[in-house]
Amino acid sequence: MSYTVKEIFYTLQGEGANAGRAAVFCRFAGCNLWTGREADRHRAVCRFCDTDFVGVGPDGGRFASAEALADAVAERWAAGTGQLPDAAWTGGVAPLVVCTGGEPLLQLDEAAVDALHAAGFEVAVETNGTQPAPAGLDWICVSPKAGTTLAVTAGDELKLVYPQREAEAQPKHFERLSFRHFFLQPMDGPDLAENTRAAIAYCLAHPRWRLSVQTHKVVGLR
Ligand SMILES: C[S@@+](CC[C@H](N)C(=O)[O-])C[C@H]1O[C@@H](n2cnc3c(N)ncnc32)[C@H](O)[C@@H]1O
Ligand SMILES: Nc1nc2[nH]cc(C(=O)O)c2c(=O)[nH]1
Ligand code: SF4
Ligand SMILES: [Mg+2]
Repeated sequence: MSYTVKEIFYTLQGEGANAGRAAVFCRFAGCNLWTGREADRHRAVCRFCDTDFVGVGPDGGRFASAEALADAVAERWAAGTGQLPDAAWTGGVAPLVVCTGGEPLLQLDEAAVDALHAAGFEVAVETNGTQPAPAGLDWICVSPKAGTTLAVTAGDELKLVYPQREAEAQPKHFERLSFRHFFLQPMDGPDLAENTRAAIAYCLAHPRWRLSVQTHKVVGLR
């Protein structure tokens, strides 16, 4: 298996229950719910995406093996922290890689998860949940999209971009699934302020749901 990666960078996780935690982000190229071309956005299944995941950027690459991918991720951790991730890590806060995209589960397979573990990382994924997940993931964040069917119905956090007007994408549709945390993340775009007010109101009325602010955008992190 080879891997096409848009960008790999070191930053703080901006969203969800791990917000504020240092991590290498590995953004895989391509998605099954949008081509990534602006001309296609109006007819995509997922139309509110805030991310450029097309092709290979200056901080990305094509990797011929899981080991080559893990080496590139470890190199970014070392560049950011001054230390290689400890492959013999046994406690405390582990080096973290967040696999995102695009849709990471189109490419992230068990060989890649194993290689990232061997390099010393805890492996998290940000997924739209439409593709089955490989074994061994340490953290699964599913962000469901209207018009799709979930293949991943259990995990660590369910992070719903809010509001989505379609009936099948309402929060109550997901709250009985097997996740530890349930977040509403205000939809970024022209209506962010209004969407944030609506998400706050929903969380106040339904305390099972917590607010996920995209903190990296607030503080100017990548
Ligand atoms: C760019 S996606 C990549 C991972 C995966 N394809 C997914 O959708 O979960 C990363 C996260 O950003 C969220 N997101 C995308 N566009 C957004 C927007 N306009 N406002 C808020 N969150 C957004 C997604 O729902 C997901 O939780
Ligand atoms: N800092 C930061 N945190 C993030 N959490 C999820 C992101 C994503 O695009 O998947 C993201 C991102 O792009 N940057
Ligand atoms: S599923 Fe994720 S990567 Fe794909 S278009 Fe939607 S938000 Fe963007
Ligand atoms: Mg992002």
